[in-house]
Amino acid sequence: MYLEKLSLHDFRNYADLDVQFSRGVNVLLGQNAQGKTNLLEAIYVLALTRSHRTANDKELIRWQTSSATLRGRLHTATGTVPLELELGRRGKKAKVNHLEQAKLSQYVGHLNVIVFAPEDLSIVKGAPSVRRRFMDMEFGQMSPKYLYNLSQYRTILKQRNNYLRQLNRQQSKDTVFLGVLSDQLAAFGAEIIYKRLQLLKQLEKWAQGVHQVITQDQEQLAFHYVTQVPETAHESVEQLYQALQTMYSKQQAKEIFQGTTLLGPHRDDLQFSVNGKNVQTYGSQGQQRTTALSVKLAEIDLMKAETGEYPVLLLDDVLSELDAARQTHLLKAIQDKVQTFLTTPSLDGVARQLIHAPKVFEVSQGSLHEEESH
Ligand SMILES: Nc1ncnc2c1ncn2[C@@H]1O[C@H](COP(=O)(O)OP(=O)(O)OP(=O)(O)O)[C@@H](O)[C@H]1O
Repeated sequence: MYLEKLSLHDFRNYADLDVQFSRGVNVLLGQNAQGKTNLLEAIYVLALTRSHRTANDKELIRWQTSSATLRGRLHTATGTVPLELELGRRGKKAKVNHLEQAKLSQYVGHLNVIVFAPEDLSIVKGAPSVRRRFMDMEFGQMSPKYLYNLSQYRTILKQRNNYLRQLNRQQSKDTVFLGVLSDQLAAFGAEIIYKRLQLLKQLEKWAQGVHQVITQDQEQLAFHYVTQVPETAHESVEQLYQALQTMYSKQQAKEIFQGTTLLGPHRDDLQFSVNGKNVQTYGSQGQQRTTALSVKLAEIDLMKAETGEYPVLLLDDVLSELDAARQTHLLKAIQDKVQTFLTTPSLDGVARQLIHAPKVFEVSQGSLHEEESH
């Protein structure tokens, strides 16, 4: 798939923008703070209805204005799809083919994007919450059912935590209701864990291949999903459900004491190892970078396998972070198959010959100028 056109109105520092992109590589050149990342963010928001940089949608609306509009024309194997997203102070409206979608989960999944920014090293180095967010954002794009289960899970988790606090303060003694909430949480939690395990297995397979090539067969990458649910129960949703249910009833007293839900997919993690050693703890900076790059490149293939189409790739200032070999690998992997947007202060030091006929834009104070002579 590729994004043919993008129009922005009052999004970040873009008052009005109308731009036509190449289906290959689009380079966004410019000084600091001109709007390069804002443009990548706009594409991400158009895809997922939320930003990868902030949880606060209000920050996305141009200062002194009250709403932002993003429109895109998407090309897929089956045709052209107009997408529209309006961000207001009180909420958002999403349209596909000019029809408003009742649920955002029906909207997400049309435009699939993968973003790779220097902060993505935190997938390897950062806190478990970063990796959970990574799984949820990526898998949510591939599976509307995953997104639905996740939003149900979050709603029930909030209710259950509130109720655990009430029990803790002895404002209630009714553990029957807690049982009902535990049962619902276990049902959605089991679906989420099962899908994560399935998709991680596939992602691992792709990532191992990429990693082997980058490291010239020196390093073997492996994933490990970390959960309190015993591995014997990982075979089916039903087994996971039973296991979670049993664990919630066993931990009931402890959870009431702490006033919060102590197990489930919101507490799980993902570990990466290279040659049997945890990369987060023992990996060099270079190994951590290679792992992050392998995972990102693997996502491109996984998304193709799951959805039938290559996603759009957003590379935020990553080329300068990669050494020549990794840069070459990345550019070769995307060549002629993935529409790519890359931001960079300058193309000096970038292996230009690996970027075929790029469309180069100069970004300056919230406007774009296409450069001819590249
Ligand atoms: N809601 C907003 N309304 C108006 N302007 C905004 C808004 N949010 C951010 N900006 C402006 O956008 C600019 C930052 O743009 P962006 O983050 O895209 O930088 P960049 O071009 O990627 O630069 P760098 O290379 O430094 O990351 C800043 O000038 C900031 O003041």
